[in-house]
Amino acid sequence: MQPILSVRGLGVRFGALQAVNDVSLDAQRGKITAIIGPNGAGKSSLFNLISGAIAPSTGNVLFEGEDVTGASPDRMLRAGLARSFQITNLFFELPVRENLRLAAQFLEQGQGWLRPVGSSSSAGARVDELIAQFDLQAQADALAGYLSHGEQRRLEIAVALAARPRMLLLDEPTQGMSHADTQETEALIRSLATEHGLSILLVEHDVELVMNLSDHVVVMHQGQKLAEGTPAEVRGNASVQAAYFGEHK
Ligand SMILES: Nc1ncnc2c1ncn2[C@@H]1O[C@H](COP(=O)(O)OP(=O)(O)OP(=O)(O)O)[C@@H](O)[C@H]1O
Repeated sequence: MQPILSVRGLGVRFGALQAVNDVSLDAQRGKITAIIGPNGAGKSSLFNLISGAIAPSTGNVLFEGEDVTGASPDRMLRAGLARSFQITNLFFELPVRENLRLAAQFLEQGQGWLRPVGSSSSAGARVDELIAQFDLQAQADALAGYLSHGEQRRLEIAVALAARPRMLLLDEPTQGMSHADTQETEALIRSLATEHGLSILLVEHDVELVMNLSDHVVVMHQGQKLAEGTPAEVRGNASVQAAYFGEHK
């Protein structure tokens, strides 16, 4: 099957440091692909290259065959690729509902943000759908800034999905979460792929979470792709154990 996302020969250099070196990987449609690796392996840099936050020195990123290397968040979203950073897409001084409405109106408006809030009924329907799907009914009229950390992370994912992307890039979706919130987020991410057919690429520190959740795991080490495969294949790989599990367990 044709991958939904293909990364080819991606690399970036920060001064003398080759933070990401000639990395290629594919993410399959409707599957969960995870990038893991020890501290400093280049995971965040690779994620930033894929999501367009930093421009690569080499290589390219193809989404459904379209070259989106270094594209702006707007262009990526219009192509069907959304990204969720760590609570950076929220307006803390606006209610949950308005955060979702602004995001849902994105595709309907020429330039995104200029139409008055509340002027689109299809965006309103999408907002109601997201509030139910993400279990935010009780918080719908609260200011986003007053939500708990776990609720903010959930809202952040809902905001990323408001424009109905086909793929979601997630940067450490459970960072800073309690055990209970982590488990809820794990179930949520799984259901987005299995029930809603969303393709997901995530960077995550929590190895157990990745092993439980992912269909395909890419292991980074010293800026390069060290191994990839199913969670079981990666777990059984001797060089992965030496480079990664050896350092952490
Ligand atoms: N903007 C930057 N300028 C200079 N060096 C950078 C920059 N971003 C990252 N680096 C360096 O690149 C290397 C890879 O960092 P990166 O954050 O991508 O790794 P990581 O695997 O995400 O690490 P961690 O798990 O600790 O977050 C590190 O040595 C880091 O110090």
